[in-house]
This record gives sequence, structure tokens and C-alpha cells, in this order.
Amino acid sequence: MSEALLVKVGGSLRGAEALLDELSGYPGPLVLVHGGGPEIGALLERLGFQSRFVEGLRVTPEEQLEAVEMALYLTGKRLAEGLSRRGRKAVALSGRDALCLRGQALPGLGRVGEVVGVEAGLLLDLLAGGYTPLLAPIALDEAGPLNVNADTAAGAVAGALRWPAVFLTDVEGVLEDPQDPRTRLPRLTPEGVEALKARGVVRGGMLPKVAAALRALAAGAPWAAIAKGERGVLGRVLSGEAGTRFTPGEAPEKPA
Ligand SMILES: Nc1ncnc2c1ncn2[C@@H]1O[C@H](COP(=O)(O)OP(=O)(O)O)[C@@H](O)[C@H]1O
Ligand SMILES: CC(=O)N[C@@H](CCC(=O)OP(=O)(O)O)C(=O)O
Repeated sequence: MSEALLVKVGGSLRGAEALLDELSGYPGPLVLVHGGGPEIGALLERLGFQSRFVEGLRVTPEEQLEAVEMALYLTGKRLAEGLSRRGRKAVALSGRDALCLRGQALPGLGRVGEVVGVEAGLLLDLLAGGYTPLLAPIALDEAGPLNVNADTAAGAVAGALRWPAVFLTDVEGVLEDPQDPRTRLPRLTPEGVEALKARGVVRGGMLPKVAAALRALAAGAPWAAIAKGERGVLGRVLSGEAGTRFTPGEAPEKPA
């Protein structure tokens, strides 16, 4: 059987037909964590709110949380429908369902948090029943829901499942020059990431993604990868032809 994968689908890939075809056609078990940054931004703007980001995280005042959840849940339902229509029966949930994501608030960002506990039983039961679970990145603390960066949530879930994490986004992987897709770094180690960050090469939305890839490794995922969400990507990530793969050991860092 094909390898079980935790796949994070970025909001920047919403509705991409090729991606839905790719995910629905993957022969192995999948658990999906989805984002929705662009959808959240658009809804907040329609409601008259302007978002501010700190190191890639959306500052989320209490009064904006409801809109964040609404945008995320609609994104999840659309993805679940798209996959289900293609024959892969999918169910869209969030960390509020069966209390499966426990969170902790991060200081100074409003109702934003990180994941400190994953109860994977619901996900495994759905898989055993033939359903593909899709999780929106909302976790719970004692005070209620927290907006969690979707990459962070995906890394935590991959670690808990001890499955590889594949972060699908709109770029080929981590790029030495973010403007040039030919500069993809095929492999990175935690030490290599530190060097890139020190040089300012990894910025914006790539920061939580890289941090989540490393956290997934630290939490028990055998490997993690960042790759472009297009047709054929999962097979090419598994064979090492696409994306940036993060491994705990030593690895050379050279542009592709
Ligand atoms: N070194 C880098 N390599 C690739 N992308 C980078 C890098 N530094 C910053 N980025 C930016 O990170 C973006 C991906 O993050 P993000 O927009 O949050 O994606 P998603 O919505 O899929 O989670 C890229 O589109 C790119 O603009
Ligand atoms: C705290 C925080 O930043 N949460 C994210 C959750 C969605 C997300 O991460 O979506 P993408 O994967 O599309 O970027 C946000 O509000 O945008």
C-alpha cells in the first residue's frame, strides 16, 4: 500500500482542480489540514477589518474570530465536497470536533495559538471507515477557539500520527531566491534552515511553514516536505523529484 501522508493544503491553492484531482487520486491514506488565509482576509475586509501579521501569523482580536472560523469552515466544506465528488469521500472538521486539537494562546496576538495536544482517535476512526478527514486549524483552550496557523496545525498532527507531512503551497519549495523557481533547495536539515533564516532568505508565509516542517520532525514525523500543489506532486515528492525535503540528519544544501 502507498505511504500514509499528512498533507497541508494552503489557502492559496483553493479550488485548484488539478490539486483536487491529485489528492483524490492518491492511492494511500491521507489526512488533510487546510488553510484559508486568502478567504479569511477577503471576509475580514468585507466586514471592514484590516489584518496585521506578525512573523506570518494573523493577529486575531476576539471580535474577528467568528469570521476567521466562518471563512475556514466554508473552505473546508468546499474541499470536502470537491474530493467527495471525485470519489474520495472526505469529511471537513476542525479542532473543535471531538476536542481533537488542544491549543495554547500566544502572547500579544489576540486569539491566536499553537497546538499543544492532538487527539488523533477521531481521524483514525474516520480513516478506518473509509473517509478522508480534513481539519481546519482551529484549536481549543479553556477560553474557547484559537486561530492557529494551518502549517503549525499540520506539523502537530503529522507528529502525533507519526506520518510524513507534505506542505503543498504555491511555490516549488524553499527557494534560495524566492523570485526564481529554479533555485529550489531539494533537501534541508534543521541546521540548514537556521543558516537560511539568518540570511533572511526565508520570509513571510514561508516562516511558519518551515518552522512547522521542523516541528513535525521533532514531534515524530519521519520526514516533511514543502512542494508546489500541482498534478503528480505527491508521487514526485515521494521519489524526491519535487519539493524541499526536511530530514533530521546531515544533508547537502544545493540549489536544484
Ligand atoms: N525562501 C523562500 N522560498 C519560497 N517562498 C518563499 C520564501 N520566502 C518567502 N516565501 C513566500 O512564501 C509564500 C508561501 O507561503 P504562504 O503564502 O503562506 O502559502 P500558503 O497559503 O500555501 O500557506 C510563497 O508564495 C513566497 O511568496
Ligand atoms: C494565526 C494564523 O495566521 N492563522 C491563519 C489560519 C489560516 C492559514 O494558515 O491559511 P494558509 O495556510 O492559507 O496561510 C490565518 O488566519 O490566516
